[in-house]
Amino acid sequence: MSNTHHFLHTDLYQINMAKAYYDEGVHRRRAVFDLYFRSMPFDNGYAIFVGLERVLQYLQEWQLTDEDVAYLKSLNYDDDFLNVLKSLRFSGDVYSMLEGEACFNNEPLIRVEGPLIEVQLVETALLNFVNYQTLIATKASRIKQVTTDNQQLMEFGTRRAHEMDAAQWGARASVIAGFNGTSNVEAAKRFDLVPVGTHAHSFVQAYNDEYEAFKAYARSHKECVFLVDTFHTLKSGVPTAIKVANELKDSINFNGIRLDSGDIAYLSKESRKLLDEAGYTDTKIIVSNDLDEYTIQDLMHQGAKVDSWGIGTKLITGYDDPALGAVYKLTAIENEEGQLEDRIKLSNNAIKVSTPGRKDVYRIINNVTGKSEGDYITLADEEPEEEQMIHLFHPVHTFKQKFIHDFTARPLLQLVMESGQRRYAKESIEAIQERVNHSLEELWDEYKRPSNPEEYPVDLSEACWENKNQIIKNVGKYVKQVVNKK
Ligand SMILES: Nc1ncnc2c1ncn2[C@@H]1O[C@H](COP(=O)(O)OP(=O)(O)OP(=O)(O)O)[C@@H](O)[C@H]1O
Ligand SMILES: O=P(O)(O)OC[C@H]1O[C@H](OP(=O)(O)OP(=O)(O)O)[C@H](O)[C@@H]1O
Ligand SMILES: O=C(O)c1cccnc1
Repeated sequence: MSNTHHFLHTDLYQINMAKAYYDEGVHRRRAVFDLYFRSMPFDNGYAIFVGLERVLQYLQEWQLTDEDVAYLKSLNYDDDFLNVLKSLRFSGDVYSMLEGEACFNNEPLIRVEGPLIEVQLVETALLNFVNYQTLIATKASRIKQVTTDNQQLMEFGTRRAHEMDAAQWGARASVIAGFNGTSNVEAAKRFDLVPVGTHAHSFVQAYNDEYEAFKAYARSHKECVFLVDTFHTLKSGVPTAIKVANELKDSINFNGIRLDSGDIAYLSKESRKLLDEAGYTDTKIIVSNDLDEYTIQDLMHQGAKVDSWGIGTKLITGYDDPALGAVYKLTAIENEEGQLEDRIKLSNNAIKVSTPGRKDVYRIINNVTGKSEGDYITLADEEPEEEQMIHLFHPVHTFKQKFIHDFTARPLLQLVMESGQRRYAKESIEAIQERVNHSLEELWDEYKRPSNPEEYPVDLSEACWENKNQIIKNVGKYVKQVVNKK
């Protein structure tokens, strides 16, 4: 499933802007874009950044095919322009957070710099990848937060995912954020995840008899988990599973039973008793059926006896907040003299005003506590690592402020692609999972609770804040001039 043929996976308006830039001869001017989201998904206190691997694969393979050219020609684009598009390869620089990093609203996750025509045309695909994968990783992380370390999490969502790509990259995002495995075999193969699974009701229905079905399964498989709720969980399903295990003794490993309907709290407790009484104290109870972090939390409060959770629809679709809403905004562009000039997008809505300039983001770690004090957005030429003290203040309510002395400023944006060449090697899932763990350890618990978390500080440096305000003033002057000319 190569990305090679996906150059046209972009919005028509990107190509139309490219055409105008080309006709005006400005298409190779250097431009800088920030990719970020504006509000926290699921009202969570943090998000988990995922999507970079696909972004890099996409940019490396970004190229028009002959069929694409023919198609664009049929839309009446001229040959000169098509020749330019055809010769395009991504030659820009990409600065990005690494996958698995905790991230927050209104801070650049990725900064893309390069010839205007290139960095504009890739907007749609980059947003597509990061919006979905970061959303699903964040949902998965919320689910992980409400379970205990000895419980397993299995991603079961493929059948309900928004098509194949979403199922596979969503499985990867879920495992990055703490799931143990996925039922999707291709995702497991492709991304080196653990494939996991039990069997379906149809298997029992096919035999129309639980005893026959479980026996048949056990003849073919040493590792057995039996689905016990097809007819009557406590009266037939669990007792039959125990009967089969008793008969087959060591020729199988009776690893578990799965419950997929009914009152999970009650059924899991009663099933646990039946299994324990029969001596199967190590046999696990696996539960599925429309689960999410809320139902899981509820079930745990009720004392449900669950070892493993299988979660599909509500995870893989980001069910209760299905769009991250990340945007890609121009922050600077080369002028006629070859100098980068900062740019802004104003809005009546303060949250929608973009922050101009080439910027970096640092996580300010308090050296005494080891915990993060907040994220600090600077202009790219600032060096907060070298400073003795950092002034963190809320960018809107500026009276909310603190001074940090003994700190480490950890840069979050890394140069992952330089002049179109990948500068950062593909990482293993384990390495990315470790980054998730480390990144979450740096956060106080107040940011990690699933309901009403504290708002994490994402602040601008004084220079960045002043630059933004100056540019807002300049736009004010510009608007006045336009009005006066009328
Ligand atoms: N004790 C419980 N407390 C809270 N929620 C529960 C409890 N037991 C089950 N649930 C959840 O309640 C919902 C029950 O859904 P529903 O009524 O559709 O399932 P069902 O009728 O038992 O099974 P089926 O999916 O086969 O129709 C599921 O989301 C399930 O996870
Ligand atoms: O409930 P989810 O979180 O999406 O998890 C995946 C579901 O998929 C399977 O059901 P299936 O598709 O066979 O149908 P069902 O809804 O009737 O159980 C499985 O038994 C789970 O219930
Ligand atoms: O393996 C399972 O039990 C499974 C896989 C996908 C969906 N529902 C259940």
